[in-house]
Amino acid sequence: MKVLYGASPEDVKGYDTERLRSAFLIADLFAADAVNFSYTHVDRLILGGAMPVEKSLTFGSGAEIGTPYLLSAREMGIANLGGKGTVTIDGKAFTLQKRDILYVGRGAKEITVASASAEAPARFYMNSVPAGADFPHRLIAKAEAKPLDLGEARRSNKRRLAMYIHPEVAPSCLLLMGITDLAEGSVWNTMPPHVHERRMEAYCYFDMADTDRVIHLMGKPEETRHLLIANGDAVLSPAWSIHMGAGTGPYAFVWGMTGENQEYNDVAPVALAELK
Ligand SMILES: O=C(O)C(=O)C[C@H](O)C(=O)CO
Ligand SMILES: [Zn+2]
Repeated sequence: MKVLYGASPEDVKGYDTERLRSAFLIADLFAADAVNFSYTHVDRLILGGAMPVEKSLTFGSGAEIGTPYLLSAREMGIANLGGKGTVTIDGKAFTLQKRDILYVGRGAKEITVASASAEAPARFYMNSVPAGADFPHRLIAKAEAKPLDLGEARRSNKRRLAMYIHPEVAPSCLLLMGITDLAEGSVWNTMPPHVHERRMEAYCYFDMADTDRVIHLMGKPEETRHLLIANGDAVLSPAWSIHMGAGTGPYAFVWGMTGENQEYNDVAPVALAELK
């Protein structure tokens, strides 16, 4: 498991591109027939990617994190960003179409992922956070997510946010997870930008052409930095950091959050004029 220790806003002022990317960007999540996890010390979020192609992939050991199982004291959200696939938790199989999210409750021991077709493999993106309560495993189909229409086409930021792991849709201990889609022709996500001191966040950008990039902005409002993001890359947003981005072509992203609360609206918007 790769480990990211996070960084303070004061340190980030002096980071060059490479250092910034190694602290906040997680690339190469999806490799054929491999499971990749990154353990971050940003609210102890674990990010993962699994792309079964020719064979199924099994994980769940807690050896690397000091617990009997990976999810002995954690919950997890698994979003399918690729072709149809199955996730089997301790013998119970769930079928995930593209853009379905599976909530996996604390206590799961063995997780096996598989693709329905090697030609269109599933791409399972995972967020796991410490949990202090048990909630049942639950599949949330795309159609069950709660939509929220935001932005305006004339400001190039029209988008639909879909809440999946959320108290009003599928309860969890502290994980929140959803997917945001940009309307055709709109490029800007998360407008106006915001910070949320009580939660950290991670984005995974997907459904992008290989030649496109999202220019993702982060940092303290008065000290922003940018990261060039490719399809399938994830980026960490600590509580002190704004997060927003603009794509050079169509894109979508999975957002996941954890922290003190699950109040989606507990955010402090930042006026664009305050950004530097
Ligand atoms: O486009 C958006 O706006 C978002 O998707 C916002 C994220 O969900 C977010 O930052 C939640 O705090
Ligand atoms: Zn946010």
